[in-house]
Amino acid sequence: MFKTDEQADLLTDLDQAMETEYPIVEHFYTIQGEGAHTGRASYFIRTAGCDVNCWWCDVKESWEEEGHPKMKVKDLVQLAKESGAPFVVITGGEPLLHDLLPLTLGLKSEGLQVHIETSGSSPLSGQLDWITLSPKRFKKPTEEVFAYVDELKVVVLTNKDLKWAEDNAAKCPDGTRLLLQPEWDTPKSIELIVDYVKENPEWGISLQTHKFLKVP
Ligand SMILES: C[S@@+](CC[C@H](N)C(=O)[O-])C[C@H]1O[C@@H](n2cnc3c(N)ncnc32)[C@H](O)[C@@H]1O
Ligand SMILES: Nc1nc2[nH]cc(C(=O)O)c2c(=O)[nH]1
Ligand code: SF4
Ligand SMILES: [Mg+2]
Repeated sequence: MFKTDEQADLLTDLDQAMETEYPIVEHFYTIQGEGAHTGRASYFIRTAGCDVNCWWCDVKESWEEEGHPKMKVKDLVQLAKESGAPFVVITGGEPLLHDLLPLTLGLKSEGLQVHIETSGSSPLSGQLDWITLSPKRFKKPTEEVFAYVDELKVVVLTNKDLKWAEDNAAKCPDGTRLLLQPEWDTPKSIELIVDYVKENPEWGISLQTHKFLKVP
């Protein structure tokens, strides 16, 4: 759990948080397809804007903030609440390009658990119940994020990414879930990961199951 109590004190007025706006690519009720919470119903909020530019990114349409409508926290909270989802996943784009305190305060005020998918390359913000860090060499994570990581999920294309995964794992707290995820369009990475996990059983495999299930 990442708590920013000092920040929370500054934003005591929940009404103010509810009026805050974020550029949103899409929001949808679906099944968490990846990582430790795979298979669980969850509401996704995808913020616009990313400055990491992974060449293999599967949501390049999220990179530019411009052209995406702004939505108020109160409307996002209501949609998530009405969906019946037990938790919300904030993703992007790179969600940490935005101050997530107002959005997470709003969601938590309605009893929703809040998860984040992040590259960790911008400062951590918000009240978060589960942090999935997917570090990228293109723009490295900040050193401060590692202390709060619940799950490390590294996208693998080649052997170089396995070394990158180990380097990042060394900075995470004991007990962090360690997962390797094949890059979707690089089938040979699967063989690499399977062999690696058999040799290094502290690691597990994360697949993008929503792409098999054909859900968003
Ligand atoms: C689209 S990113 C958005 C959140 C954040 N920018 C990040 O990279 O963690 C969501 C997740 O999808 C992963 N991802 C993106 N493109 C992928 C691909 N082509 N194959 C496998 N995983 C991918 C990312 O590493 C990340 O874990
Ligand atoms: N179903 C589903 N699960 C996901 N897990 C992480 C996703 C993401 O794009 O952050 C994602 C996504 O886009 N859809
Ligand atoms: S950091 Fe995330 S959203 Fe940004 S380019 Fe990489 S995978 Fe895509
Ligand atoms: Mg995705």
